[in-house]
Amino acid sequence: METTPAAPSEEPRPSDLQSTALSDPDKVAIGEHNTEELRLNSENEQQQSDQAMDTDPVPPTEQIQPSNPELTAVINSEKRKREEEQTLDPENKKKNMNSNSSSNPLWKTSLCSYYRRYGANCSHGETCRYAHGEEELWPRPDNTWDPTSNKAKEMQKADEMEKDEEVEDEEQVALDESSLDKCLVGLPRKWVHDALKKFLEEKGISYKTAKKKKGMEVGFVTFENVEQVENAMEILRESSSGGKTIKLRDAIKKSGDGGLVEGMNSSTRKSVREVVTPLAHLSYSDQLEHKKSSLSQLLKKLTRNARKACPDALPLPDWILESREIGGLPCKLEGILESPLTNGYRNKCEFSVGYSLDGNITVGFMLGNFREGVTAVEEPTDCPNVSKLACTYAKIFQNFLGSSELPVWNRINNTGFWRQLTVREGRNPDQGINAESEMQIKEVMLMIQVCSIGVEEEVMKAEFDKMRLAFSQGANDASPSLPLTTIVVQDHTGISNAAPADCPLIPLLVAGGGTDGSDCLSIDKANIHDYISNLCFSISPTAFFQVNTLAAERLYKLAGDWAELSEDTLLFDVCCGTGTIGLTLAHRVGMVVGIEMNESAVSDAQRNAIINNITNCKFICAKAEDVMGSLLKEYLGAPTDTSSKVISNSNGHSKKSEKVSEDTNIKLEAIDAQESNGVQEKDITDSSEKKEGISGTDAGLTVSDGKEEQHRFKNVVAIVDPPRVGLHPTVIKALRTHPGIRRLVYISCNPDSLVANAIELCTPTSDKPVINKGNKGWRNMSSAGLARQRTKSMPNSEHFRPVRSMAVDLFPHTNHCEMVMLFQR
Ligand SMILES: C[S@@+](CC[C@H](N)C(=O)[O-])C[C@H]1O[C@@H](n2cnc3c(N)ncnc32)[C@H](O)[C@@H]1O
Repeated sequence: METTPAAPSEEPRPSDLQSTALSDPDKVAIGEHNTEELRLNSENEQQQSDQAMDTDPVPPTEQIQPSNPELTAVINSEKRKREEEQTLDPENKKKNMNSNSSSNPLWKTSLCSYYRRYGANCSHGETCRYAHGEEELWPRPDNTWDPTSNKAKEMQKADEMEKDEEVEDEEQVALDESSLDKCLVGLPRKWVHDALKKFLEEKGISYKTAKKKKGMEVGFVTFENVEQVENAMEILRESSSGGKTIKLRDAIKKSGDGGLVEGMNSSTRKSVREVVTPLAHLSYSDQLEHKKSSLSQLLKKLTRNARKACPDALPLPDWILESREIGGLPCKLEGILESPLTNGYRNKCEFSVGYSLDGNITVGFMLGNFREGVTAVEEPTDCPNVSKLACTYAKIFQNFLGSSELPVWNRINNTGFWRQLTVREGRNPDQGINAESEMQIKEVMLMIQVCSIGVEEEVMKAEFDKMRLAFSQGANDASPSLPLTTIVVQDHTGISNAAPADCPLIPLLVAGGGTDGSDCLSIDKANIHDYISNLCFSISPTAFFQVNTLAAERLYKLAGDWAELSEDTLLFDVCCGTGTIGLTLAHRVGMVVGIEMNESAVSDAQRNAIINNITNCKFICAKAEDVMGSLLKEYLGAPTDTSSKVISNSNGHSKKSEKVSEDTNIKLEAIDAQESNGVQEKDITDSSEKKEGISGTDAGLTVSDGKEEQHRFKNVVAIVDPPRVGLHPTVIKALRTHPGIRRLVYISCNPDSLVANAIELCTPTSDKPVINKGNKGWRNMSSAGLARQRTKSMPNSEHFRPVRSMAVDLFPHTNHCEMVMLFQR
């Protein structure tokens, strides 16, 4: 998949945290409801779309008969206020609204659910933060309107009409011999070149060349002359495919071999700042408020879906019944932790290489989604989340590309050489949070992605030499000069820039190593370092590391606090990356078992344990879905299953099985030797053993039978920190069906997958699980719908309940946020 403009692949994409209808989690429904009523309400709610408002209706004062005199007084006073308000002149009303809106950016930005249902004011009257009617409604911080409002519907209609008019307006499509490059918009995504050509031929459209990539809605057609263009326009005006109109638009031909850019007109085109940091126009406190509200809305999906998935024969669990008291939330959303740094906080940026709208070779962020035909790249200088240092390196590379003999990557043809620049930064631990973020950067890793197909090795080598010089020179010439620790080339021949973990890496510069291909230039030394909770982390080029280090420290601390750790605790760090969570919490537990599928990250985790003199951690290189079940059995006393293999850095905890490979023995001996010597950092992967030695369940690694540990630990906790897709269903099933796991802390970068996983963890199951015959319609199901389906086949087991949740803002200025949720049973 092509990376979207917002840089790194780990980071959530804007579409995942849409600013949906917002609602107030603190609003408490008045009145008692029995279980049956709740179910009926929920059914009605579920008929609304996931994005629709579903705050509990607050009955009007006229309808409730409070016996409590205090409540009567409050209601009467509210009624009086409302009556007074009705007599206020419009100017006063506006002022009143303005003063409220200045304290809450979401003031009156959604229609009141009661008002929508009953067309009358709710009991909160003027103090209700929701709008009673269209005339009270305000636009949201992101300039959109409540999607259920007439305003939003009118705007959508107007937008659609405008778009149609634009395309129909023949002036939008230039008719002259100098602009015969056009694009077709609205094509089926599955089409490739041949399907597009066939379509054109069947329609009788003559052309010179036609190109189309799978996954895009846009194809690119070059015509021989203006007559051909006019003919195509005439035919397409009438044509449609699958009910969708296919339209001809101008494509801007860029200089050289550069890509084509869909003909976005200037009114719909967004700036790079708007694309990458869409909340940057808001104050930071307004950003936090906006995120918190969006998240609370998304979390309600968990309650709704779990309620729906609960088998009819079973009572609803307490947590669902109690959710009414907290506005439909599955548990309290306790707030949002701020990022210590709001500007230049990213320690990793992936810059695309391409052509700007002005036709210049540019290193920066794409202006839109490649699938929609946008390939234009603009410089990152205006994006507040990117450090000046990263911008400077992007500029140095851009200048170098201007004089390179090799072409930049063309996303349409999948040809070219230079593809992407990744800048990773390691901080200086001696600088406090208050130091300028630039001052904190002590180490820099540059990773340049290229595609070597068809390029002679000599030519390539010469270009790499020139590039290394350009970076070194640029770093020295900057004022103050910039750190430069490592330069690595990643040779990736696939179509999208997302390279697989085993993609070849060529070191061009490593700290303390040569730059001439000599022995000391080893990829195993190409790591940089960062610090979390006073621990040093060595990070290899492709390993995951949270992009906002200081905010990540807050995230891990919160997860550790909620996990209630003690020396009796065995902590499973699921999806552990370079070991950050387990290692920062190791001093608070008896033992950590980390599970991670990326080999270099596991090597880093082991190395990080050694660097920091931590001896109670084990790291397993495997997919969590392959080993979770058997690990739980090993450590929690169930019959031993020796299918999972554990790499141990702990003298006391691991036992070697007959399956231990020679390579792994060497590694373990190296680690043991280092530990007994009171090790400082020492490279453990540069001897005869290679990383291939650690590759999952069949790699022949040390097996721990877990028997010793099962007696030592009274408390077994899992902290899971999965990638965007969430945990694999097999992992969810293993965690849920093993009664030994009483507490689970879920860290999520994607609230949708958190909700889906939580539905499976927290919904009661019947004693007759349905055997899943394969979900035929799964492709069209939402992730929550799929989770509901899976819950039906979950073996009968005690469900978890969501206990508390909190957001941590790792991504200021963007719509994204990390989320921590505690589950217990
Ligand atoms: C969001 S990162 C978290 C890493 C680490 N906890 C941290 O904070 O630095 C997710 C990690 O899960 C790993 N991962 C992805 N799928 C996995 C799977 N099926 N099994 C184990 N690890 C997986 C990725 O390689 C990545 O390191």
